Amino acid sequence: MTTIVIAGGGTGGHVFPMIAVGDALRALSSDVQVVYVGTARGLEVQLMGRRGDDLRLLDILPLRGGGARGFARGTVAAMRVLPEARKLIRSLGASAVLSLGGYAGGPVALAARSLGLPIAILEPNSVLGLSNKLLIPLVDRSYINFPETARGLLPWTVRRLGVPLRRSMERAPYQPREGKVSLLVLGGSQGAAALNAAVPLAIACCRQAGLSLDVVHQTGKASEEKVRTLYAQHGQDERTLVTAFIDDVAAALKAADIVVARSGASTLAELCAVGRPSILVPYPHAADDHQMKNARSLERAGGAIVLPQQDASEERLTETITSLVMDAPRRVQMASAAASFGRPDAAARVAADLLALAHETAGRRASGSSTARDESPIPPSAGE
Ligand SMILES: CC(=O)N[C@H]1[C@@H](OP(=O)(O)OP(=O)(O)OC[C@H]2O[C@@H](n3ccc(=O)[nH]c3=O)[C@H](O)[C@@H]2O)O[C@H](CO)[C@@H](O)[C@@H]1O
Repeated sequence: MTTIVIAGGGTGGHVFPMIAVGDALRALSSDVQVVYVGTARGLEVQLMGRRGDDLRLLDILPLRGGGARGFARGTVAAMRVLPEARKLIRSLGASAVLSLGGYAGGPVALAARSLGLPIAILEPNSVLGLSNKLLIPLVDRSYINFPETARGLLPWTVRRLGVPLRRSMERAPYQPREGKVSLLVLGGSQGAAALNAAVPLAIACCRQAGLSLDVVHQTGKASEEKVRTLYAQHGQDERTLVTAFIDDVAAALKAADIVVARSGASTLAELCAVGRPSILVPYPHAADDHQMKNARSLERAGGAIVLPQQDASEERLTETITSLVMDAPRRVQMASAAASFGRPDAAARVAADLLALAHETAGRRASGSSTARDESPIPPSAGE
């Protein structure tokens, strides 16, 4: 039995790729055991809990802020939890660790590395998160999505395989329907306050101007009632479905003609895997403005229109939605431009490479050959 540990979590943008790689590993071989490691604060508790996955929780302080101080704080926080993480990796008999960053990813990968195990990072965004950044000099593999992410990574570790997605995220050729346009609003796993405030008003304007629109609006847990009230106040609750969270996003994307969304890495990869035109309003406070970088790359390919949040007023949204509703050929073009970037097989490819890495290292260890991996730069902590 080969045990692979996948560590990280936090938001949906981290948890869904973890689930996707885990499922792909199990699909590759019945001889693989997948164990997730996260924290009680993350969405992993709900999402993996519901699936009955093997999820272990570590108590880790959040890392906040960037720069040298963030880096130093991150290192201290990771060091504190190392003994517990090493104990866990040992007791599981793990063969390799994949870190998605987040609170748990760094410490668990560091612990594995200190035990001589192969470690990998996966970064779906164009810019590396703090936790994965700390691991750069130690990793055997760096799985990335955007080419620019390779800068700063050790070139021989880089595999650009895309963002691992749930199996349901597959290409669905786009065909406009006569007289019917469905709009999907996706705020990311936590919803998007700016979209929640402006889109209902823009929809009201579009409909008052005579456009026939069906709307599904995903709001995030905190704002569902507020958004429902906003649609109702503008007489827009008919043909409008407001929901905090959509379980089957693949089906929602396939049913949509236009998607208005934030530009988290997974959302973007899903738009491309299914192939739908989008209006993207990047979250302006994402680390290193990575949502803007994510969004611009899809815009350059002709698959999306980007509205920076300061420009995403009710008027601009009305204008942009109207122009796409009126132009079915453009929607078709945008859908196929997005689809040309789709990599629905990313999860399977990451899983295959990760498993090969685990087997290769196990083989070397069994034959007694010494490698750099055996020489731990991190001394075992006292008290283990
Ligand atoms: C505010 C913030 O820090 N956002 C980050 C977070 O966003 P967030 O968690 O929103 O990330 P993404 O947009 O990448 O992914 C959201 C995931 O949740 C799923 N989903 C969403 C809504 C829903 O109702 N149902 C559902 O299943 C989506 O299909 C997708 O798989 O992680 C991303 C990936 O590292 C980053 O790019 C974002 O910048």
